[in-house]
Amino acid sequence: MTRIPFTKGHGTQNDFVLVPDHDGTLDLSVDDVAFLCDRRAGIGGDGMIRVVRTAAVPEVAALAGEVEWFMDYRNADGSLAEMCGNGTRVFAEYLRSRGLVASEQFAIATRAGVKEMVAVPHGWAVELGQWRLAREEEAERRGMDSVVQVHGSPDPLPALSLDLGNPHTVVALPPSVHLGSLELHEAPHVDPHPEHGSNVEFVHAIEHAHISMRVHERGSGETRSCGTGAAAAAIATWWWGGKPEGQLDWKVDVLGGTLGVHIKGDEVALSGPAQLVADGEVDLPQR
Ligand SMILES: N[C@@H](CCC[C@H](N)C(=O)O)C(=O)O
Repeated sequence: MTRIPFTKGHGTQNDFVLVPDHDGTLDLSVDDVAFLCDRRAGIGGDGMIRVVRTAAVPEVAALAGEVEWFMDYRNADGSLAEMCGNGTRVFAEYLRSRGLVASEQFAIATRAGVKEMVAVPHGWAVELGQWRLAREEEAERRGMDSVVQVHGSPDPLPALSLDLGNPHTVVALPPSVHLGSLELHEAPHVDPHPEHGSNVEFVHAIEHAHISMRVHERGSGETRSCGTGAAAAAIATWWWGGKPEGQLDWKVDVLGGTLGVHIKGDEVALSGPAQLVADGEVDLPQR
């Protein structure tokens, strides 16, 4: 039996099990991660974050001179993800509160590159960096590049695919479709099927630079928030609106709260709260 320490945290109720493994000695299998994220049999979370030094992880060890800590993010089903916007803030809160970083501004390593974190009132802001349209030519021509079919809904909905380090497909819901009425227990079907899957965001405009969304996350199912998803949703809505210069600071309402998105041309930043709620130890099941 292996007993490991953990911390539970969330950002706008996108919740994570953080596992400290500073020197990279833990070998967590896909089943271990799925167990930790299991809300009935395990601790419960939308994802797991292993807190490990960059120097201890071959895939990012080259960054060790520049950045000390690597956010090793896994989805609830144990799959790897390149990035997690809400996770970066919870990770930063963990590093700061445990004295693992000395200041309130520092960089962290992720599979989608190095991200700059800075403490802001009531949370953290992260420079997510460059975003891009996944199929620019088609998007520019038609305004959309794919369709999304929601389980139980009659018609496929036009959508736009974006890359924020991880993949997103954003649907602007027609006003006649209530956000709350969508059946998101099953993964929405995206056509054409993205090679590595996609997170899917459904968006309603509320007012000037203010939207609400629901999200179905790749590898986790419907969650109460997704930071990179909120950024993708704001960017898509801004892009559909003709990229107005006066609309660079966006508010994105999610089921678990509100996130801030700042669009700076082809770069984007995200801000919001981060809370650590419990510490404990857990026994990994023997396999
Ligand atoms: N909730 C995250 C995104 C987590 C990864 C995602 N499910 C994926 O597979 O890309 C966020 O806050 O960005």
